[in-house]
Amino acid sequence: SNGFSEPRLVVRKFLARPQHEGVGAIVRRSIGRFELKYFDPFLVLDEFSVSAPAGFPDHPHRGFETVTYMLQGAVQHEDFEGHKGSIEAGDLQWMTAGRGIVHSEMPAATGVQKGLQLWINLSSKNKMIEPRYQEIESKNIVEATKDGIKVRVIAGEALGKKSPVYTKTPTMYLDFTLSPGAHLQQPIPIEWNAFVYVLEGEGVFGNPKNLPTTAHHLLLLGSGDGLEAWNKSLKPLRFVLVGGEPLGEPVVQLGPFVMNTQEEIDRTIEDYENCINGFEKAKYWKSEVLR
Ligand SMILES: Nc1ccc(F)c(C(=O)c2c[nH]c3ncc(Cl)cc23)c1F
Ligand SMILES: [Fe+3]
Repeated sequence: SNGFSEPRLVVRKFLARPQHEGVGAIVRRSIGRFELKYFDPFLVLDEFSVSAPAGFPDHPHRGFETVTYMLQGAVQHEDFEGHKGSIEAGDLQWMTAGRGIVHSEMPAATGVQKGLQLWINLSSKNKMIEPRYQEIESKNIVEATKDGIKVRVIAGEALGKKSPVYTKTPTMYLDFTLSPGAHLQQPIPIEWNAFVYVLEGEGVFGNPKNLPTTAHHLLLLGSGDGLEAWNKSLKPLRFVLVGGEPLGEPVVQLGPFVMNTQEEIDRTIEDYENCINGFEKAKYWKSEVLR
């Protein structure tokens, strides 16, 4: 057999087109657009591209996690607790917003800042947990190489290497670069939902007879116990493979607030407007960029 009892096939393919987001920023949204509103447990996948003075000034989050992975340039983040820093190319910020974060995410360098931001939903029992950050610099991201395959293990495990990131909602997040001619077989837990997002080059996914897929495309994978991918081109192929355990709970979302019922959303708006229940520090806080 070719290694998997049931290789996952590509069941849907989307081209993520640019749209405006934040203040003057451009994002290619694949998950989160109307054709793919929610892919349990994933709410949003944005491939963002932003140059100063555009950016994502002061805004809140509640009920989920944001995973920012920089591809080029740097983003300066700062929250209402005074937690601040810059996320440089190759760095990862895994932010568990939980009960509430208010922060800004702005370009920290000249030129175009590029990256991916993935929003992962939290289960009802975790939606109101204390916020926390897991931040890993590029040089500390777990990497492995084998047979023309390089993987940066953001979360989960690949080629025998594990990421230290603790994922409240069980998640794998793998950044693969395949040299021309390389062939990947990556196990994926059979109960998980999984997708591929192509960043550079062109790759064949699932069925070896499939046409190649190019950058800015999201491929939804069907059921099975692993992904096969081939680089049949003459250039490197780079893509992320993301998978997560579905939560199977109702989702009621109002922008950056993601809860399970409308009533909880109404209470969240009250909390945010009255600066209570996790939004206390929003009362007197403004980011540097808005001061
Ligand atoms: N609610 C809401 C409304 C508008 C926003 F722009 C945002 C937001 O901050 C982002 C949307 N995608 C992004 N990709 C990258 C980065 Cl660094 C930030 C964002 C947000 F959260
Ligand atoms: Fe944000």
